[in-house]
Amino acid sequence: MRLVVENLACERSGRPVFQGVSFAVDEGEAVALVGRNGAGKSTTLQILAGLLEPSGGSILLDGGHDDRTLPEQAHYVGHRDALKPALTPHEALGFWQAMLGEPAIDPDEALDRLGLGHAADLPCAYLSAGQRRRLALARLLVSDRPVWLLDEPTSALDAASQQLFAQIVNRHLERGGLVVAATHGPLGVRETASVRIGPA
Ligand SMILES: Nc1ncnc2c1ncn2[C@@H]1O[C@H](COP(=O)(O)OP(=O)(O)OP(=O)(O)O)[C@@H](O)[C@H]1O
Repeated sequence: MRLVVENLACERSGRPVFQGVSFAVDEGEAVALVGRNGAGKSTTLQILAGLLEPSGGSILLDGGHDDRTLPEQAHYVGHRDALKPALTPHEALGFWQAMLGEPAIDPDEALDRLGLGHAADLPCAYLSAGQRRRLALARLLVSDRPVWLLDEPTSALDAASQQLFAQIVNRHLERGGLVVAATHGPLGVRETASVRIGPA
């Protein structure tokens, strides 16, 4: 599988955000989108996730399911955690698993892996910022999708959680997945190439 982005351009509210963004990611590889605040890293991920239309360029996922779009084969974890405050982590992961399809591991097992087993039945409103982030990342484990689009995935994570995150991503890469992540710091993940969005 290979994701190829060529000459991507984007406008928001009629103003150009970036142009000429090109990169390719093979299975087993991660790409870190880097660049200044406002350069368009989140925007690039949102385009890949099918949430925004580019104003130019092309995106091709080669070797995936022919009958599914890229967004249908991708997990998108934005920098907002997309959790309903009244749902418990267990309920939230059950919802995501049913909605995303291709069930992988059980919600309870995913919560245990992310160190959230003790909080499985608390309302999400009670979770700390790092716990919310870990829950958002647990979504990656409950549904099997080859392309992971991650926006500042390690924000709010403590050192141990960052290591756990790196292990989860490395395992995904070993299994032939691919990752595109917007980041301001090192991801701690193997095989990471950097792609700069906007000026240095
Ligand atoms: N809904 C919107 N309407 C218009 N412009 C927007 C909208 N959302 C973002 N922008 C603009 O698009 C540009 C790119 O934003 P984006 O969030 O992609 O940057 P980023 O590189 O992820 O930044 P950061 O490092 O601060 O997270 C910014 O100039 C931002 O103001």
